[in-house]
Amino acid sequence: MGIKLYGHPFSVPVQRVIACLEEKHLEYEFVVIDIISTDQHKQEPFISINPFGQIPALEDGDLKLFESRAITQYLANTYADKGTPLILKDPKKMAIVSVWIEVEFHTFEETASKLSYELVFKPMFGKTIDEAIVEHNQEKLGKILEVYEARLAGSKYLGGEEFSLADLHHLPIINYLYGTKTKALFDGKPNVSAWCADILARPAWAKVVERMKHITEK
Ligand SMILES: N[C@@H](CCC(=O)N[C@@H](CS)C(=O)NCC(=O)O)C(=O)O
Repeated sequence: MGIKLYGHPFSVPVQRVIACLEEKHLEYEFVVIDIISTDQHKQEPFISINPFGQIPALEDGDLKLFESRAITQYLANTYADKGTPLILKDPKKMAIVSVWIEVEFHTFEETASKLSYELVFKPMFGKTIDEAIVEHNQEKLGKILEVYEARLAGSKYLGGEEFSLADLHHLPIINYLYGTKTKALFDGKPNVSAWCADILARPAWAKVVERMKHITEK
């Protein structure tokens, strides 16, 4: 049995895993779990893979995993000889990559996901945007991106000179926010906007966007 990814094309963590599979040039089957109009993710057989009833979930042979960042780290470690490395062998260099993996999870996503919820997902589902939440989180994100701007002044990518999981984990939310007024926050910072342009132009990310369009149109 090969790799099976369970998820929905709109989901940020699902797109994060697909980006990793594409960077690693791995074959996989995408199984759509419709979390929008059904509750199949809260029932068997799905909850045997993720007892929290959330997407993404991944099966690789008899291994069952959930949590997008745990999945990408598993793929990068297990398929080290395929595609883009995404992790580094040198423990000190990898420690820096790990720092920025944590920054994305605990600092960037916390704020960016509130903005993508307000500015992307609420309009998608016909809900009203709360401008006070947008303003508050835009201010917070602006301050976070100032730190990114300084980091990227001396380093091509967040984890060092190589594209790594630290960069990849940011891609889905940045891609969503680039379709909103929040893009101006990125545009105002030359190092950040050059980094965004670089990572969004990766052929593996173009495949994610293409694949998601195709699945959504089905
Ligand atoms: N930390 C998790 C987040 C997973 C998550 O929040 N998934 C959402 C979709 S984006 C979900 O399944 N929501 C349905 C629910 O919670 O019932 C990860 O990175 O995989």
